[in-house]
Amino acid sequence: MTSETPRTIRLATRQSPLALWQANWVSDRLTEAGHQVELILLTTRGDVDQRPIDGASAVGMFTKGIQRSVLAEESDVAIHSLKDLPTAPTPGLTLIATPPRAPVRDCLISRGDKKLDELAAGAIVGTGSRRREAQLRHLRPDLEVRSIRGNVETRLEKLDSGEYDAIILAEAGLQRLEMHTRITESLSPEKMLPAPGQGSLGIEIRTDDGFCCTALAALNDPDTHASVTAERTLMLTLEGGCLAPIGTYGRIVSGQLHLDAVVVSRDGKQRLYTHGVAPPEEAMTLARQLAEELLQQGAAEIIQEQRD
Ligand SMILES: NCc1[nH]cc(CCC(=O)O)c1CC(=O)O
Repeated sequence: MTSETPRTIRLATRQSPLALWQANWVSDRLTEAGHQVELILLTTRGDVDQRPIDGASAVGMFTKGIQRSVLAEESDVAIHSLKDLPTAPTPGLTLIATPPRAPVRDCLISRGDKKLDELAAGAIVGTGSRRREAQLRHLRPDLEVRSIRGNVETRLEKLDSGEYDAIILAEAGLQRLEMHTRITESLSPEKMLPAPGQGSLGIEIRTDDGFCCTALAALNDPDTHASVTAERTLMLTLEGGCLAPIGTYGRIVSGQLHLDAVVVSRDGKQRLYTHGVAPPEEAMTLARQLAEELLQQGAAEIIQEQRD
């Protein structure tokens, strides 16, 4: 079969409602373009293992199983939430497209509709992310941060059952699942910087698959691509990994790429911040510059502290 022979494109996805929404979105775009599409539903280690996300074993826990299926040619396209996809490249696969981004922010969902500033001292806030934990502690050291796992629906159920007073989630997931009415407060980037790639999809294909390269490249959004390239390069340069307390937000304003980044100690006491602007085609250079600035401010010690 030559690379240009039309064939059914097999999309590999997890089965959470959010993952299925994302896979169906890709499927609809390909179908509109005249392609035949089939969904391959997979279960990853991250779906099965409900222990708190911790340590090196968590890297790629939602994405490796999907990638393996594509590499084994049991499917053709891996569809991820980009923020779950490790920044280090995977041999044999190419990140071919990052489609238009959903809202990038994190948000607070609380019982009794209390904003972050209004939560009582000692209120229990659920998050599984060290990035969110650190930034939360920086803003409100008097709150009690507790681990939470499970997909978006499960976390909302745990909030509603009274196990937590509030939780923090990505706005993107809530919007896609049409649950954005649950949002109590959208957290501005000044309060909380999102994870690299948050709100974006990451679409991977086999590097040598010319047919899928053409079909899927059409779904790429250049502004999103420049923004997330900067965010992921910053993360990679800081050797952060998905557990690092690093928040970063790239966006295009009047044709220029703006990039913000923080590194925050787990107790929230130290917060290193930097910001820069460059043309979008210099996304990687800008990201490396900002990473360098954070390292000069002492980022390596804070990131190392998290690994211990
Ligand atoms: N596995 C966590 C995860 N991965 C992607 C999203 C939300 C969608 C996104 O940020 O793209 C979530 C849930 C959350 O953080 O609330």
